[in-house]
Amino acid sequence: MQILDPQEMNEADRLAAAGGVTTLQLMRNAGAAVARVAFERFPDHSRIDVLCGPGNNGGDGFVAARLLRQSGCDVRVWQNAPARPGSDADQVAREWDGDVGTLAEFQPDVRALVIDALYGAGLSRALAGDDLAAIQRIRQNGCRVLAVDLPSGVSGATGAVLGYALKADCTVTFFRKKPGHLLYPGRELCGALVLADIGISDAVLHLIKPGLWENGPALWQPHLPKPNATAHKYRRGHVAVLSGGATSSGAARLAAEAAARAGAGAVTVLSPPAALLPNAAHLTATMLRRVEDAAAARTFIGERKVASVVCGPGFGTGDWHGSMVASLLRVNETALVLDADAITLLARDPGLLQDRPTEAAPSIVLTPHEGEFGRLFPDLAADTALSKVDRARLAARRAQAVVILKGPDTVVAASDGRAAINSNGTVWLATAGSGDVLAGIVAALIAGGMPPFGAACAAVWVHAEAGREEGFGLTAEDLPQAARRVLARLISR
Ligand SMILES: NC(=O)C1=CN([C@@H]2O[C@H](COP(=O)(O)OP(=O)(O)OC[C@H]3O[C@@H](n4cnc5c(N)ncnc54)[C@H](O)[C@@H]3O)[C@@H](O)[C@H]2O)[C@@H](O)CC1
Ligand SMILES: [K+]
Repeated sequence: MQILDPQEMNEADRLAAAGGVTTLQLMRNAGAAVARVAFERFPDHSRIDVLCGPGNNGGDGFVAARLLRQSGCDVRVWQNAPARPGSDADQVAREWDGDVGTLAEFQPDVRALVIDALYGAGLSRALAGDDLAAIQRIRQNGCRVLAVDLPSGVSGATGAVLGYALKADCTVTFFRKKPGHLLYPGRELCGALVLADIGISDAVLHLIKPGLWENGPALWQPHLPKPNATAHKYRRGHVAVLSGGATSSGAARLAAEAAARAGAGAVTVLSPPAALLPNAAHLTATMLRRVEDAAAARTFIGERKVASVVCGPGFGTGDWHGSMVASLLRVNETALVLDADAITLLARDPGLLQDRPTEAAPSIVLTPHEGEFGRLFPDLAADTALSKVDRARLAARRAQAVVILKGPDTVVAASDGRAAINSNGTVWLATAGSGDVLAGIVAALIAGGMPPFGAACAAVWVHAEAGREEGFGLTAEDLPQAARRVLARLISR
């Protein structure tokens, strides 16, 4: 499903209004959705404190307050500043027939539900004064919170906290999710997220053309490689994985195993001479090839029609490794998945990426975690105004690559601006070797014919789903088989 940033959401509201649903009606629908969720999710709370801000978020709060009171709840409203005269929020505030206390007077009661309608998409600076004090009191008191659109203090555009924010048990948002609902820390502060229909037609999306999605099978499932009856192993895609030295060859084998389980027809580990023995001792279905230098690797890739190469896991960062990466960047018939040490090598010599031949350059997928990203793109990492989506997008454009910026809220971005936020991640994936497996899955899906952005999105989702299925105590060795099961289900659908 597409994700809208606050500006695009404003545009959706505007287009809906132009199409005949007034902004006042949208506000009434939004408030009704909040009241419904309060009933359904917090049935034991008959006392409700609604905190209303000066903008449309506060307007939603007034609508909800009135409906909840009509339904018999004991509702009190607290406001920090009046709505602009003549605005929609002003109109619905006038329809509220109860008292309105000031936010400074508000004392949270742990038995009451707090509906947070202070600030939503319009939050523009850090909370201060009475707002800040009220939110601190709520957090200390521990009462349950239902947030309207966003917990106040969370940026809808970035998920960042502007100074201080409420932590909600549940957040109701409207029409489409915003980046701040899926990017940390916003994601955690939202609690359970409910997406409500407020009468905006999906047709507005054809005009807005958002380039951001929540990652999921709908985005790429039809493009998963499905072998036909006559496929032979090389047509199903040949993946090569570069091995590190004698004592660090396991990471490459994990990536190779993952590539094979993710459907590659053939997988070859390209091994420096020193690591041939440990590789040979551990590999069975996966092929093994000795490569003394970059020229040997390139010859193999060309002759054996290697469709994608994984380089980086356990690879090494010496001169030999640097010349291998530099050379691979000049092979134009194979895609490259560059992870771990390969990213360190690129960071040491940024010219390698920048001086790439643009014509017929290989497709590149970079898979940095935040630390590696900071080494490769220090200026982007240091710019605190950028969201994780912004950073991944800018990096992808600069490197002319697909970037998988890993973490609990992994973002995948393409150089043309498309991006996806992953939301099925699990803490169990934070384990040694997990990234090697991801790199192998990406390479297999590209080798099977998927375009790199779709392959990266699919691999990230499948990898996370595999982690969820294995759960507590998983090791990276468990992930390739689990990923195979996830992919098998998706392919047979
Ligand atoms: N635009 C529409 O048609 C709809 C908007 N909706 C609601 O409207 C919200 C957005 O409304 P607004 O754009 O009015 O924005 P908000 O209601 O989030 O806040 C805007 C107001 O807060 C002030 N402000 C921002 N940050 C502040 C801070 N830290 N301290 C003090 N004041 C601050 C601004 O100057 C402005 O007056 C959404 O989150 C959603 O809840 C819904 O009613 C659905 C329809
Ligand atoms: K809010």
